[in-house]
Amino acid sequence: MLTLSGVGKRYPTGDRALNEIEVTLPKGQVMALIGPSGAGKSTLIRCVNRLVEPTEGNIRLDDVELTSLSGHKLRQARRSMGMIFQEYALVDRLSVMENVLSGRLGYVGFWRSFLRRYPQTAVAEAFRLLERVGLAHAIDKRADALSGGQRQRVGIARALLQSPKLLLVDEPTASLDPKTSRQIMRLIRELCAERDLGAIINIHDVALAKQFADRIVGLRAGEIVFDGQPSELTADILTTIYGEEEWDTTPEPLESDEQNATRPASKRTQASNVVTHMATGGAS
Ligand SMILES: Nc1ncnc2c1ncn2[C@@H]1O[C@H](COP(=O)(O)OP(=O)(O)OP(=O)(O)O)[C@@H](O)[C@H]1O
Repeated sequence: MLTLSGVGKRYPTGDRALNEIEVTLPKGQVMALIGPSGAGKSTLIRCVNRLVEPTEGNIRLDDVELTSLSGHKLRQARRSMGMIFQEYALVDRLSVMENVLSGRLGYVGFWRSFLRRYPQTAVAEAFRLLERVGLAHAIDKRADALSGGQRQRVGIARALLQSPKLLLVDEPTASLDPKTSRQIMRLIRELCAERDLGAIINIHDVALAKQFADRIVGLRAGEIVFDGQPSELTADILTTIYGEEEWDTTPEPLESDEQNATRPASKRTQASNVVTHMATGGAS
């Protein structure tokens, strides 16, 4: 379980990115973090693994207070948090298997990792994970020969090879097409359920967040302005998070009205009140 109490961050430039953040993430819960650009989503995720130093508050992962750690203890704690990135952060010239094994870098000694001699158990586990994410056929391929969706699957397998207690996921679908985005979100969700892993997913696509998260936290100007179930995320709440926008809009007809009118009534395009514009990242 992860608990953030009174967490704040002021950058040296004077920008206040987070203010009085209170969040508890139980084991196995998938939490989507939404909010406009600059709301503090990346800062919050990075405060948890201390890539960014929080300036106030406490962050506990199980019984470890993360904010006071340094050196070896900090490295050890970071291993218990798997990070999945928007741009995958793979080494292009290395194979899929080698990229996944790099998830063990914090575990094996320097010379062993330099010579890429990983223990057989790690190789076997990497193979199992690659099978699970649907890439068993591609273990020898170079990372730069993969599609975006495949690269993200490698990123997911690499994060899991660390045997993390928690996943920190930063815009995992930002560079992917809509179908691949759903597949990746579904995979993350399934893996969290299988391993009882909590996840914080920073995501701009509200429709994806609603579909695949157990809980949604909305940030605005560094403060939590919504924390609830996906079903509670109404147009009014989206306005609170992102600012004024017509969230419930009627989509344009697919064809011109004239064409539509000449079709049999049963085949005419029907206007319906579906929530669109939900994938926008900001109020503008
Ligand atoms: N390294 C930094 N130095 C100074 N200010 C920063 C730094 N990183 C972020 N900020 C500021 O902190 C605030 C929050 O930024 P952050 O990147 O966390 O927002 P975000 O919600 O992740 O935005 P986006 O969705 O665009 O990635 C912004 O005002 C930003 O300008």
